[in-house]
Amino acid sequence: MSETILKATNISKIYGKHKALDKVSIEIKRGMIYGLIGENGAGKSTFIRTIMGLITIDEGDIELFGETGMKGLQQARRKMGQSIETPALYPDLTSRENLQVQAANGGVSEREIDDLLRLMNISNTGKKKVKNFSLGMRQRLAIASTLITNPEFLILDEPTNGLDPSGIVEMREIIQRLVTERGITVLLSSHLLDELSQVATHYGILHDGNLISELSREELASVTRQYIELETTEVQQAVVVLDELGIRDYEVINGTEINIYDQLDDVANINRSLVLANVNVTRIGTTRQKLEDYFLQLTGGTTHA
Ligand SMILES: Nc1ncnc2c1ncn2[C@@H]1O[C@H](COP(=O)(O)OP(=O)(O)OP(=O)(O)O)[C@@H](O)[C@H]1O
Repeated sequence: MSETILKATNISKIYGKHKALDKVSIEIKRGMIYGLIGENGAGKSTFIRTIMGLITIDEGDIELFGETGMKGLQQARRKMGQSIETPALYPDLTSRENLQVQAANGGVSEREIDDLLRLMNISNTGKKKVKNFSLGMRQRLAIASTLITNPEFLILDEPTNGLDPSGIVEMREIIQRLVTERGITVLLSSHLLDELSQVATHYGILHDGNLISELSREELASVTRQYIELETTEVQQAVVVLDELGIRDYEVINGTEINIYDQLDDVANINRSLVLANVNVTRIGTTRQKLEDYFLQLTGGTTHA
């Protein structure tokens, strides 16, 4: 069992009469990329800020790197990096100069700075000043500057916010690299489940201050898995054909619909077999439940993520 980096137990935070967090428990183990998902106001930033020690909690316990209590947490937080606000970047300096300023007291070598610039895909920005950077470049530089202290645990609040689709993909790749190349454990947040899909290893869904669901990447893939949607007026005969084809993993949805989770590459063959058996196929094709639909289903579909 790998080491627990963060254990938050029954954390509550109350603003006036409003419970921004209501007994939220989250455990993050070394090597995880934990994605905290929730619509605006769900409590993501509040949770992150309590972990950072920026706001106090009204109830619950926080354990970081096995440490608890004010003093212990203060020490443990030295192993953490965070990029939760517009970072203090110097607009008139280049990316390298910015990192040099950050590194000034830390004994960080030029080689390490080179490595950080490469890791964040900003090694080719040369003499360009930060004020002329795109949002994505600025965000990547901000992450690079938090890595100067060599954190073991990194917290990123909405790292994909405001980025265009290619910027989102790039950010995902970089986060992945932090884990594979540096072994950093990551907690990040987003209001869009889709944006963190493929990168997070675990997901926690926050809604109105409650953690309403927690699932692994594999579990998420299975609830939103791809399947063949078959529409027919003869469900019973269709089932006989599916059995003959050796298909076991299917679900009869209603009198006209069957979802097939097996032999996804064989739609044409399934269709042919059905037609040959005189089954009237009105529609057949592969489909996938969209992540955002799944999210809305979980949160009651009243709000948009
Ligand atoms: N300092 C504060 N005083 C009063 N209420 C607050 C304060 N900070 C947050 N809240 C409230 O707590 C709830 C959770 O806010 P939080 O910022 O954690 O949500 P979020 O999920 O991070 O959303 P966003 O993506 O908009 O930042 C919201 O209803 C918000 O209005």
